[in-house]
Amino acid sequence: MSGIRIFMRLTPLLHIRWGLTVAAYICTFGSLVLNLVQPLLFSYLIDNVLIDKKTELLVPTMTIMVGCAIASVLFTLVRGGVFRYLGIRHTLDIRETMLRHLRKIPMPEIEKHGPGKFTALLGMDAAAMGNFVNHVLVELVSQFVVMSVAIIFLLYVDVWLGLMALVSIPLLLYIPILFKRPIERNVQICREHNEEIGTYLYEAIEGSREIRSFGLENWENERNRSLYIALVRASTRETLFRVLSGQIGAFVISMVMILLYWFGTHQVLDGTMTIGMLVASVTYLFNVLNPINAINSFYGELKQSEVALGRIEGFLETPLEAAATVDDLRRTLPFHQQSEIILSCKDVHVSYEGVNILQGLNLQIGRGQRIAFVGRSGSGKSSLFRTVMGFMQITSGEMRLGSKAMEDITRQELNEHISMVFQETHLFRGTIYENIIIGNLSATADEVNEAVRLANLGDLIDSLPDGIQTFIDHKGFQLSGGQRQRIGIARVLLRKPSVLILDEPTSALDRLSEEEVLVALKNLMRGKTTLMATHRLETIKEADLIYVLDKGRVVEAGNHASLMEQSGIYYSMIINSEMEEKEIVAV
Ligand SMILES: Nc1ncnc2c1ncn2[C@@H]1O[C@H](COP(=O)(O)OP(=O)(O)OP(=O)(O)O)[C@@H](O)[C@H]1O
Repeated sequence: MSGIRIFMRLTPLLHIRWGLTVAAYICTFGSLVLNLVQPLLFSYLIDNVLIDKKTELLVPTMTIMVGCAIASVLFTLVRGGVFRYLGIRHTLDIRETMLRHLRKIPMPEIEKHGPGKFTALLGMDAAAMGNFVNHVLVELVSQFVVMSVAIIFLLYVDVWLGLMALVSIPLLLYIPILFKRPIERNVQICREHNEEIGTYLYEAIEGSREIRSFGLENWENERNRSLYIALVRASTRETLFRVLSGQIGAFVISMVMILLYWFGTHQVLDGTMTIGMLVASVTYLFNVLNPINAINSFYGELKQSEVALGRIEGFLETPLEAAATVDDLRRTLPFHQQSEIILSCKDVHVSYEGVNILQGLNLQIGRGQRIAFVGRSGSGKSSLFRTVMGFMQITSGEMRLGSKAMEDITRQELNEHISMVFQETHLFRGTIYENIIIGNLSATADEVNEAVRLANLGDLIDSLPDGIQTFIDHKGFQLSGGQRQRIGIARVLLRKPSVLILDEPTSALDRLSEEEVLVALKNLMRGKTTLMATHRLETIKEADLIYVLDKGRVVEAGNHASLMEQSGIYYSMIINSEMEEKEIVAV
């Protein structure tokens, strides 16, 4: 029953390929029925050929038996292949649904949990669903069919033996219910630990540099061990309960079989049953009771599937980011590109899980302006940019982009008008060309070449044997930070946004790389409204307007000259930076 319940919950997430599924089930039942005919044929062989010595029946009976065996093998082959194919397709269906959802939930939700949770969800849990529909469920249905057909055969061979089997079925089915709770609890604990271990393993690989250079191998082993202790305990308990449940079932089956032999032997001795019939009865009783034990042994997998489905459903209920929930009425409001005010904030508050991040932010940015945001670390610069990108939700206040309020803007509109260059560019596995063209998948080869030139990437590409088709491995580890940033800039150049956000795009670079990236950035900024956070004094000084942030609020605003006259936070920051620069030059 719980198998059917899980299947019903799963159907909205799956594309059931009915034709293939029905064909695979027909093969499954065909092979099962052919296997079930075998005991009758054996019984026929013993009673007619061996005991009654009708030797002329030997060859035809054997031929039918061989034919049944061959057909059963063929059916099994087809069903195995089809269910394997469907299992992978169903896993992909669920993964696609989850990925689509992942792209719509607020970014802090993803960042908070880290990769462990999501790799477990998209990997293990999605695969568990494919396995459930095309293995666990198929086995449960098959065992149920074997049991039902075997009962019919058994009742046909001997009514009393059939009734004996019927009486023992509820007893056997009750056994796993006894272990339901502890199995469920331990499966849940195992899943949670696996998720934590997933995050830990990801960190362990990402942190390889630190672990090696600080000689942290023992520390790593200790962490590793402590994580596994709880998993080992829960996993062992779950296995023990499952095995115990299975063994109690096997014991009950043995007892029923002994009883059958007892009654059967007496009936053969009384002459009310033939030896062939006794052999067939024993096989059929086994075929009735064994599936129940098999069903019980699938109980653990069933619970695992239920827990995985619960986690998937929980994830799919995560609320969407505001830009993904704009209703149709607001979606159709025009986005006036000509509006003179590109971004305005009135008393904008942003908080996340009780932490106040932006606290009453007010600002106004005009078309074509270059705006610099400065402030101490943690003053809210990145959070403001992330809010403008729609990655963080506004708690109260009003933010407008062009003529539209933030809550009326769709993700598509945001992506069309605004692009961001991050502190570090993420490169995907693929060629440099592929990593650039994802900025605008409909760009032509000429446009890509132009972006390469403007992003100051020409020399790099000319120096590579495969040029722009050079394959980049994990995160572009073979490229320098500056080269990766310039690929990121080429991407944004292809996109041609009207508003550009630069969040410390050169902060992770040395002076020489920084100069090369700045050439690319200058080309990128041409003709665009630019919001930037940067530590470079020359860039800040050139800005049309500078906003000084502190604790999520604008505390000073103006151009360089006017802010220097105020002798406030900006003044002291500039004086400090200039002193630091002089010290570096002196060294
Ligand atoms: N998702 C979040 N949950 C909780 N606190 C957050 C979150 N994001 C940012 N913060 C907090 O908000 C404050 C502003 O962070 P933000 O990264 O915007 O500062 P910043 O000015 O960009 O700093 P830096 O120059 O160091 O990058 C910090 O105190 C930070 O810890």
